[in-house]
Amino acid sequence: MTTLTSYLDQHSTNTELNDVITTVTNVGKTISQLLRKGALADILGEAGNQNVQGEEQKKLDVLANDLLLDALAENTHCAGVASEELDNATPANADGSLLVLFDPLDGSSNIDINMAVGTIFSILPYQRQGQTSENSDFLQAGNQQLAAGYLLYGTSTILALTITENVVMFSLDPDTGDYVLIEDNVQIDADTSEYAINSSNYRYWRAPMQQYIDELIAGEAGVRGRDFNTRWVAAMVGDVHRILCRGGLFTYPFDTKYAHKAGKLRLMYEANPMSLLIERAGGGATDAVNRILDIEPTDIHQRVPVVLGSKNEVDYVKNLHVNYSEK
Ligand SMILES: O=P(O)(O)OC[C@H]1O[C@](O)(COP(=O)(O)O)[C@@H](O)[C@@H]1O
Ligand SMILES: [Mg+2]
Ligand SMILES: [Mg+2]
Repeated sequence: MTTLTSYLDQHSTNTELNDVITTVTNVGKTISQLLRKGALADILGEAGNQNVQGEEQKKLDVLANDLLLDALAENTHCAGVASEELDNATPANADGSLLVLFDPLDGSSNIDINMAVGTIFSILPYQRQGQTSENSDFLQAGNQQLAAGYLLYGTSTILALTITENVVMFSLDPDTGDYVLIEDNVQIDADTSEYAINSSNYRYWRAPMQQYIDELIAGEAGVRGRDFNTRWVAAMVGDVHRILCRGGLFTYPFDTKYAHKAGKLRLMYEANPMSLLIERAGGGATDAVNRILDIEPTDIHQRVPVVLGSKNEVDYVKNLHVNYSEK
């Protein structure tokens, strides 16, 4: 049996990175326990405030954020944290060599209905050791990530992680509290007939995305010549996990629903860590034009269109966008 601790010892000589991953995944155990108790732990419902993005915060959004923040503040290797739920990055220990970014609770609309939610994290190098970290220190492209992963709190709690060229998965053993290795080299098939999108936004999409979904819905009778199936967890972490398990395409594309957003998902807390996992598992991840991991961020809370999953299908969507220009 390989536990997370023994895996990190065997595969990474960066003990500081290993220590920070251990801190994050230990918080995941606490969140997992709280979710098991649900209403009995008084974790459901609204917190009564909005985050920096103007979204209503759930109690668990706040709780998960605070748990991660407190734990990482104690970790001497963590120089600062940036979270979807906080206006600005929070400095931690100036001598630390690592920056941690997270979506503490992904899939907030699933919390109160007892459906899958998760925690997504990304770890970047800190370049100014000895000085207090600021927002600008976090503005690094996703290709700089030293590690990325997610915790999926589903029927069991799963950790997906990449610190080497491989993507690995662990299952949390509730009896021992250990993360136990269950997959040591996750690979995604290049082809798929399954896709995930919130189609209620159809009228806000660009023409190539509308065309793409029209083609999938036409199925056997259309240009694709085969039927496609839809799945939508309403938590990116759940949709990405399904894709790592059996392939598929996930997209939250560019839309004009809200003028100030290029899409719903956040580059630093969602798109970058998920793109690293997907690419290392052999898939593709794009904003429909550019590789997500090569986007140079200008704001820690920036949004980005996301198309990721089985390589050939992602390339198909990209090709549809090649000659598209905004009218
Ligand atoms: O409610 P919609 O528009 O279908 O959006 C669902 C998407 O929003 C998200 O829940 C956003 O994440 P948060 O819950 O962290 O805000 C994604 O996980 C998911 O893919
Ligand atoms: Mg999220
Ligand atoms: Mg969230």
